[in-house]
Parts: sequence; structure tokens; C-alpha cells
Amino acid sequence: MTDTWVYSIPMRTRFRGITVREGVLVRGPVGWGDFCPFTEYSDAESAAWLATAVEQSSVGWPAPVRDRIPVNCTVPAVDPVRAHAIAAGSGCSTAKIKVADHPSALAEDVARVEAVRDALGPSGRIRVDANAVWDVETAVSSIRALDKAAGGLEYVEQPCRSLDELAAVRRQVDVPIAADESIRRASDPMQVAVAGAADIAVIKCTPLGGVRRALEVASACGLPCVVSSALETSVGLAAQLALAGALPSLDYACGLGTTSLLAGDVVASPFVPVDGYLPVPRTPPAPVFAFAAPPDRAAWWNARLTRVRG
Ligand SMILES: O=C(O)CCC(=O)c1ccccc1C(=O)O
Ligand SMILES: [Mg+2]
Repeated sequence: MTDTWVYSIPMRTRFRGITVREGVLVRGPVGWGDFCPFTEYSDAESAAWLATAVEQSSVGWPAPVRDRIPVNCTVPAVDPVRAHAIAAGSGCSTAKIKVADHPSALAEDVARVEAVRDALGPSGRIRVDANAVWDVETAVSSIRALDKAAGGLEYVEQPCRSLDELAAVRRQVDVPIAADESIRRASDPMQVAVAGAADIAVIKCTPLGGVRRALEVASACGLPCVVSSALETSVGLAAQLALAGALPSLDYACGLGTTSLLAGDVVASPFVPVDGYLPVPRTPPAPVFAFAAPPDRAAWWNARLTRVRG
């Protein structure tokens, strides 16, 4: 029996510069985990990703308090026609739109946001994610323009890099601010003082070291949380759904409707939202050993897994 499976799945659309999603599935006594740190991450940063895979394959997750999770559709930096089709076809009433994909993207971002508003109708909720690229001044003017284009934004995710910049933006705009990279890539996520810099915390168990660890970070930050994916296969996404299922309160749709960004999956029945919801699994789904990575990539991932296991 195989105990590891290296997969390589093309992205349907380039997302955050990623065109192929790769990782290693690892088998343990209670099921399979998904070790999938982005290729540029160091072994040190990847250790937390391995802890997430070990938790789900060897220990299992804490019991959930809800059995289904409202999710947003994720709209990559695509043209307005595609953005409209993604939002309209998703069945979700909340959309998260990638913006600031390149310098001087604002006109394209405005058109994408307007198209998604048209697709969702007036009751839909729209949030945008700038992935930390704006300076404070650009953030303030861009957020005002996008808020107007959206007819009201639910929140803006990580407009700038640092907590000081987030706090400065937050003082100047009415749109709520969500922190993502500030938490996920902090050297100590438990010590991040997001209070004052953000209204909402984006929490991802995959880079934080598991469901239990992410629940601790969520409780320590003291903000309402949105659980969001790291573009996992359905095996890895299962842990994120377990986290969303176990959070004591959940006030926002989560960013977990991302399997459709991949051209395929490693399970027979991928997690695809129905009417805007995903189920909370009790155990990780079993893989079907699809999308085998080419030999050089399989060797690269097996070597990385061996190093990070230490
Ligand atoms: O939140 C979502 O809707 C999708 C997940 C997402 O955007 C994402 C996926 C992988 C890596 C980073 C991010 C991000 O939120 O910045
Ligand atoms: Mg983000």
C-alpha cells in the first residue's frame, strides 16, 4: 500500500501567480493528510503545514459545533465577463474578488467588482483581497473607489503589508479591514496584536499547524474569524472545514469554495459548494490517486517531506 502520493494539478486560472498546485498526500492511522506548502516556502515555515497533515492523519479533529459552512465564491483577477459568470454560476451569495493583481490594476478591478455586483444582485456581499500590495495612500483611494463600484464592500482583506499600515488605513476608511498574511505569516501568530489594525481575522489552519492550533490563534486574536483556504485539494480542505465547523462562532461566509480553481482533485467527490454551503466532514476523504506528479516533481516533494519531517 502507498503511504504517500505526490500530486500535481493544473490551476484553471492563474491565482496569486500559481499555475500548478502540488503537494504530497500522507497516510496515517486515522486517514490521509495533505502536505502542500507553496514551493517558495522555507522548510521552517513548512513545518506548520506538516503538523496540519499529521493532525488529520494521526490524531483527528475536535468535534464540530455546526454541520455546514456558508462559503464565498472566489473570483480571480479575470476579465468582467468571466467574473460575472463565476459569481452567477457559484450559487454563493458572497463573493471574494482578487484585486491589485498588478500595478495600475484599479480600472480593471472596478470593472470586475461592478460585474460581480451585477451577478449577485443588491443582496449579495462583496469582499476584496489586495494581498498586501498597496501603500496606505493607494489603499485608501482604491478602497473608496472599489466600495463605490461594489455599492458597499463587506470588507477588504490585507490592503497593506504591516499592522501599522493596516491601522492607518482603518482610521481613514469606513470599510472593515481583515488581516490575512499578518496572521498567517507571522513568526508567532499567537502574539499578533491585530486589535486596532483589523476588524476581522482570516484564519487558515493549513499554514497555522492544524485545527487545534488555529482555534487557539482565533481565540487569542479576539476578532470574528473567516476561515479561508490555501488552495488545498479536498483532502486538505477537509481540515479547513473541520476548523470552520469547530469555531465557537461564525459570523461570515468562509473562503473555502476553492476546489473549482483547480482543474481536478484527488478524491472521487470533491468539496463543491451546493447553494453556497459546504459540509463539515468528520474524517478526511480518501484519495483516488489521480494527477500523479512527474518524476522530477515527485522526487522534489519526497525530499522536502523528508527534510521537514527531520
Ligand atoms: O479566500 C478565498 O476565497 C480563497 C483563498 C485565497 O484567496 C487564498 C488562497 C491561497 C493563498 C492565499 C489566499 C489569500 O486569501 O490570500
Ligand atoms: Mg488573503
